[in-house]
Amino acid sequence: MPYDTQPTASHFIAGEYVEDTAGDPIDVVYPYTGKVIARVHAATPAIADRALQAASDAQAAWAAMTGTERGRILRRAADIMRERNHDLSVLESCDTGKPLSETTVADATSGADALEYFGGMAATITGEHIPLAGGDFVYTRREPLGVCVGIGAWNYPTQIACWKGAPALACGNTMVFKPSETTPLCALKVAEILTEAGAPPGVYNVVQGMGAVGASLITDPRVAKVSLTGSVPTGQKVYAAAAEGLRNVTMELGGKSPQVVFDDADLEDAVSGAILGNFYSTGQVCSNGTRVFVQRGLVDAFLTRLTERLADVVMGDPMDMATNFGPMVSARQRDLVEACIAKGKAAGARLVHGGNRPDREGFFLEPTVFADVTDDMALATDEIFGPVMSVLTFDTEEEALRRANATPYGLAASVFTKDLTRAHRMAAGFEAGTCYINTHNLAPVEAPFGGSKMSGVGRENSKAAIEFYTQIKGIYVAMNPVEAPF
Ligand SMILES: NC(=O)C1=CN([C@@H]2O[C@H](COP(=O)(O)OP(=O)(O)OC[C@H]3O[C@@H](n4cnc5c(N)ncnc54)[C@H](O)[C@@H]3O)[C@@H](O)[C@H]2O)C=CC1
Repeated sequence: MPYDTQPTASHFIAGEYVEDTAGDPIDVVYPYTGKVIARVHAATPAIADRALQAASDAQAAWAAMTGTERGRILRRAADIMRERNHDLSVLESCDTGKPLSETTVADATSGADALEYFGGMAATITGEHIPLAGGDFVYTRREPLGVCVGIGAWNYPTQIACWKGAPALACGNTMVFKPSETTPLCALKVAEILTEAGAPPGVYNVVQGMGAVGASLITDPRVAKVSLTGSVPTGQKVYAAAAEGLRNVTMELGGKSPQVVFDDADLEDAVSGAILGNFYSTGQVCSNGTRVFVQRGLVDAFLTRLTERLADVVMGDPMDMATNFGPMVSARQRDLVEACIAKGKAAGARLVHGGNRPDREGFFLEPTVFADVTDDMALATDEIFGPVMSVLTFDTEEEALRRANATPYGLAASVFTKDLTRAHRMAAGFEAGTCYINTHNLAPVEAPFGGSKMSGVGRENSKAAIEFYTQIKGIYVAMNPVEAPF
């Protein structure tokens, strides 16, 4: 490995790296080679306690700073992230296996966007004045929640650390962030940069560990909120654990999102959307549109053009800027996805492209397309979280919408059509938190992102995120003598 990926220490607490080798070792494996490139240790109870105490100790003073002051620090951190984009992108590629051509434009840059956006917003987070009869009034204060716990998935380690940290900190909260044990490296850099930008010690802390460490953080009495990005089963556990203390939650969970392509769609755009929504990050994206419903008249043309475009896949060394398709994050994840492909074949779906593990080093799996998929097949019901697209055929708009919504998930949905009114009808009808017209999978910080139904609670990004990192205090001000019954 030509890059120095071993962090200074496993955890970042109160403004500095902290080690405790008594914690279980976690090996970081580079998905391109299968080799161990770093080792960190899971947080012991003493480390978790130290991080929570640091966040707790720092919170009141951080909240007492003006929004302008907090925002300046976040915006400075955004600038540092952009200056170091190359190194941060290399680290993201080492952690996840995603190609550098992708991480250079989608990870530290997206994290910097969040820091800049919420940094800019920090000073605008205010209450309101509510006039009442007789000159009385109420004013509200929008106050931070306190110590927030962030728990991340492995597919976007830098982005998730920032999407949670930036709004939390902008609102005057402090954070203890636990990255996924599969990708523990990038969040440490986010903590380092925030500190360098002027965040006081304890404002943003990182501790490593498996699920058990995450679970231990949630129920700590010092914690006011937990924000998780992860799978639905983990979300159910975390939500239930948070309920014990009636803690606030944000849950960014999994999906099985539909893309609906009508006969009148621009074929090239529809194919591009399906590629973005199934093969970007080797298919390891929560909002992927893995059920591609194509209207009967366009199915053959769609599959032909898709197959042609898949000839342009460059699978290989993530550090080569020509590579546009990397390995999967881990051998385990590849095995899980391979099992889904085998199930699809056994169920009788028509394999149109890929389906195999290439004979090479690294956790690669070919981009895979199934056609003639029916709604009852596991291909169409289960979140696969890998490069597997299922194409389903439909006839009418009513049918497409009904079938698109026939899932317990509700993260994203897209429609491809040139018919303006149909596009908006479909968008209104989708049971999903994040919808697209004639594209799929874009997640700019200005737009709310999150799921309905089993895909989540709350929203990240945009002004909406502020709702989930603050609470409103109403203050009644009497301007008249107090009237009492006796
Ligand atoms: N909606 C969204 O924004 C996104 C959702 N995801 C979802 O994440 C999943 C893939 O990521 P994974 O890391 O495999 O998910 P996962 O659910 O296995 O783990 C997520 C995180 O939760 C922690 N965790 C596990 N059990 C826990 C417990 N009992 N208490 C507290 N923390 C616990 C893990 O250590 C990890 O940090 C997919 O289902 C995907 O759809 C991924 C990216 C974005």
